[in-house]
Amino acid sequence: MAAMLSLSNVLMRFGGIVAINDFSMEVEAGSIHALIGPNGAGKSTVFNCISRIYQPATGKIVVRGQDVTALPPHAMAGLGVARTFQNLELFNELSVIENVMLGAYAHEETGFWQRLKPRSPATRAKAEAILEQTGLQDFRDVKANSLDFGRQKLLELARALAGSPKLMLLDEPAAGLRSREIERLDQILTDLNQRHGITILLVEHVMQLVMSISNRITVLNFGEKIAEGTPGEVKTHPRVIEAYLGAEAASHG
Ligand SMILES: Nc1ncnc2c1ncn2[C@@H]1O[C@H](COP(=O)(O)OP(=O)(O)OP(=O)(O)O)[C@@H](O)[C@H]1O
Repeated sequence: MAAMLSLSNVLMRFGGIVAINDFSMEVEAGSIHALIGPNGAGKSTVFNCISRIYQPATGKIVVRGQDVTALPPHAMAGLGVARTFQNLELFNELSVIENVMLGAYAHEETGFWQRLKPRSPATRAKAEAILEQTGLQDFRDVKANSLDFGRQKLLELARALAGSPKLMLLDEPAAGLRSREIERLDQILTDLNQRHGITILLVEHVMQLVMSISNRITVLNFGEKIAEGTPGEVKTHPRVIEAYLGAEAASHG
């Protein structure tokens, strides 16, 4: 299968800190791929390089066959790449469906006044379909800030879907969710992948979700790739076990 995304020999420094070092990975089109690793391993830095927020010192990033290494962040939506963030970035006072529709307008890069125009029936119909996909249809007219946290996370996902992405970069979609909410998220992501053909790259600490949905997992530690493979392969990899046990020992002082 073709690569949806590939990073080759990417190096990113912050002053004297090498955040990611000679990092390469490939995300196959149509797959769910997880990027995991202990705190500070470099996962967010990888996401920020892909989204073009950070400019790596060396290396190459290719999306759907196109070298994006020199492109600005706003060019990524046009290439079919959408991203969610660890911290929710919703319009709290607007309704759920307005938030999703604004996601579509953000993608189209329309001006401010354009965004205030009444929504076209096509935009509304698309937003309704996304609310169905994410299980938010019964909350369409509720203000974003009156949703519970789990549904606010789903709304963030729904907004990213409004740009009709081919590749979604999800930054800790399960953080702060309860077990039942994680199961629901698992079903939604599996459905987006299998029925709608969306390739997903996620950074996630919740192993219940990572092990259940990923076709492939890449493991980072101290900015370097230490393992890659199927969930079964990664779970039993000695360097992964060592990295996680080491991190746990450090956090217990
Ligand atoms: N903007 C920045 N300025 C300076 N150092 C940074 C910056 N962003 C990241 N770093 C450093 O780069 C390294 C990798 O950080 P990064 O946030 O990518 O890790 P992470 O794996 O996403 O961690 P977490 O799981 O805690 O979110 C860390 O040492 C971090 O302190």
